[in-house]
Amino acid sequence: MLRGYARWVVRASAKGVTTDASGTHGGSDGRDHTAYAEFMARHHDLIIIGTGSGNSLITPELEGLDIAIVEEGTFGGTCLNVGCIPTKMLVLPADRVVDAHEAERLGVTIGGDVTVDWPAIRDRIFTDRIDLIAAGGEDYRRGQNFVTVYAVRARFVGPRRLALESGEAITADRIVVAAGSRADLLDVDGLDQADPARGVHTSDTVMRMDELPRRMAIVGGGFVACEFAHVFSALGVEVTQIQRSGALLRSEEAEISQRYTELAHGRHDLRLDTQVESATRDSATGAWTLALKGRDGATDVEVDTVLVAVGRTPNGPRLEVEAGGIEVDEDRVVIVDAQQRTTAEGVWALGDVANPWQLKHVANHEARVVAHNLAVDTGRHADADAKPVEADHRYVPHAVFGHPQVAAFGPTRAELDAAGTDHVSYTQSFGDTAYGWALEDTTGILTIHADPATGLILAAHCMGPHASTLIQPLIQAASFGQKARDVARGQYWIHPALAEVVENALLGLDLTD
Ligand SMILES: Cc1cc2nc3c(=O)[nH]c(=O)nc-3n(C[C@H](O)[C@H](O)[C@H](O)COP(=O)(O)OP(=O)(O)OC[C@H]3O[C@@H](n4cnc5c(N)ncnc54)[C@H](O)[C@@H]3O)c2cc1C
Ligand SMILES: NC(=O)c1ccc[n+]([C@@H]2O[C@H](COP(=O)([O-])OP(=O)(O)OC[C@H]3O[C@@H](n4cnc5c(N)ncnc54)[C@H](O)[C@@H]3O)[C@@H](O)[C@H]2O)c1
Repeated sequence: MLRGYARWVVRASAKGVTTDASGTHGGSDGRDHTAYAEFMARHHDLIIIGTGSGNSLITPELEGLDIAIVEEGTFGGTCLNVGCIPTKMLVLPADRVVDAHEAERLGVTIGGDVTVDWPAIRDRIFTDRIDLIAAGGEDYRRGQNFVTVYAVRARFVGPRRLALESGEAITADRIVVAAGSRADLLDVDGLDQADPARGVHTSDTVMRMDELPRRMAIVGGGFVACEFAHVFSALGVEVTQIQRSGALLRSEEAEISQRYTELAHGRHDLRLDTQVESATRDSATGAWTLALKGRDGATDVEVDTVLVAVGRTPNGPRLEVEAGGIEVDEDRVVIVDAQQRTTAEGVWALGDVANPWQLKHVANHEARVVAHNLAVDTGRHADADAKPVEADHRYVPHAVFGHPQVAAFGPTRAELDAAGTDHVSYTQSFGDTAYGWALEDTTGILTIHADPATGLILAAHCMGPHASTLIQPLIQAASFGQKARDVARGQYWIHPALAEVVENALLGLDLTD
């Protein structure tokens, strides 16, 4: 009854008060209708907050529900617009530059200097591909008569009740929070907010720079910082990477973190155990002087551009989820159960806002779980007996597309030791396999940890060419409970392919079973 009334009020008010997705607000009579609109909420069957992984929730089974999608930024979210996809499209040309420089080692001389056309690279990524996909995705949703797109920021003001920045209010029977995370900045004057016009970037803006700077400081030593340090140093920028702790990619297997750090030292200026104390901009030249404090005492570095890449914060608190009865943990991650249900009735959450991994394949998996569970909950699942499903976070892998690539899943040796987990380990060098000879590889390694009694694979940690692909059969083996020996000897391994690194590592494990 209330629902019908709310819908009627909105239809009636639509003539005078904005109720669509345009982001404008206020009535045609010039009065502020915010309070009125907040009281007279438009009701939907389902509201999805965030169009990254949230957009994929609208499966055919949910079509026909009255669905609202709320998005304050660019349609398609982080991965498409400013994350996985454009970064990897940038890594490829960077890899090509490194390959060209390393070709000489293989007896190939590529004539002349290797040159880089930054606008061409950037426009191939964004103008020719990403921006078209984002716009097409939004048009598609706007064209579906059962979907309402609100292109504004939302915040919770009560259980399953949102206030929109436009002044409107919306409510729903069910809500999915898929609001992602955002880049952290530094607690240093000048670097406490992104300011691309003055050369201060996060990953959100750095890929769209007008031109490549001559000198760039990259603050951080995690995934984002390492991938961009590879990209920009390969493309010819003088990179200074400033890392607070003593190694890059510190959460990786210790040997990989250490090797990666040594290799990075050889490629660009790397300052470890170092913090930015202050940042000063010369208004005449636009150059930044960063005062650093670290291992080498106090030093200054002068750069044209600063990229801050020191982690990402989930967007739950900014969405004021607690007003909707949705609890967050001490890391500000929305608390969900195995079915991705939050602590509020009728509210699910997924992706960066609700898990500690902040990875797209995890968000995608959770979106599939939520889509299924919504279909069951709304009675729309094709199988009337279908039950809710749970997310599987047992073997979450990741890859860092730096140079070389790093890929891993499962605990490190130190974590296994700390937990007292019985394990055997074997490390296979790429260089000791036939394809490793072809690659003239001297740094690639794959370490596998396995349970000696059961022969099951516990973890794998890899650094080297194609690490992100190479590790996949091990993720598969762990996920399906296949034993190391069976995987090694129960199938052919193409000779002399790089996958023999995996075969040899499996055979090297000292297993009782
Ligand atoms: C530079 C970079 C590279 C990456 N590379 C990889 C990679 O190679 N592989 C990988 O697996 N992962 C990668 N990631 C991580 C990956 O992009 C994220 O894990 C993934 O995109 C998260 O998806 P999501 O759906 O949870 O959130 P998002 O895609 O961020 O979607 C959330 C959406 O919600 C919107 N929103 C937030 N708050 C509100 C609000 N209050 N009102 C309305 N709308 C709101 C946001 O505008 C956003 O569009 C990378 C991330 C970055 C930054
Ligand atoms: N290939 C991928 O899958 C990929 C790529 C990019 C990002 N991501 C996701 O995005 C998330 C965020 O990435 P990120 O690299 O920003 O965060 P991160 O948490 O991986 O790394 C943050 C880094 O910044 C350093 N740091 C923190 N404060 C600092 C300071 N004041 N000065 C100097 N260094 C400081 C930390 O020591 C750490 O090395 C990742 O956790 C990842 O899940 C994934």
